[in-house]
Amino acid sequence: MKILVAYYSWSGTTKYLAQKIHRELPSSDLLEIKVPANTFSSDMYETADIYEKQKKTHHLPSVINMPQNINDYDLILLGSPTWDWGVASPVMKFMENIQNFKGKVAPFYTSVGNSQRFMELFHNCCGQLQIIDDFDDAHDNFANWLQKIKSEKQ
Ligand SMILES: Cc1cc2nc3c(=O)[nH]c(=O)nc-3n(C[C@H](O)[C@H](O)[C@H](O)COP(=O)(O)O)c2cc1C
Repeated sequence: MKILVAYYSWSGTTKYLAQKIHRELPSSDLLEIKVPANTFSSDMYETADIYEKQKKTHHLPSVINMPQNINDYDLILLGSPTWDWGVASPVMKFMENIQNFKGKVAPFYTSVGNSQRFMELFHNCCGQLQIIDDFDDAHDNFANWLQKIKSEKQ
């Protein structure tokens, strides 16, 4: 089973978690989802405004480093910070770009604690993707989730 750990991180927390997951699954590939420079601000409130505008106008930022052959993977562990209760727009775009993906997607997400609506909003933007066990960094047990992911591998 080939696993991709793909994540977007604005300020490093989701990146840290993604690296931790990747260390636990050493044969996985690790991909930081990137958007063009200056898409967001270094200021959190400005970034929140930009994000709201992107959603309202349906202009999600392009992902500049999409994998060539997404169907080389059987499972994608897809990481996002929680933004406005939901999914960061680079991750929304990533999902839009992989609608032909035949494998499974397990979301993981970080927050400052207000993440209870994340999966509801995730399901609103994941299209045809097949979603399995999610991991909420603020509320779930990492070892339990990892065990579930590892059992997917068999
Ligand atoms: C634009 C923006 C919106 C956010 N909205 C939420 C939110 O709705 N709920 C929450 O708990 N945290 C929210 N946060 C905090 C981040 O989810 C949290 O700090 C996350 O761990 C950051 O991950 P990162 O360092 O990988 O970007 C928001 C942060 C930003 C920048």
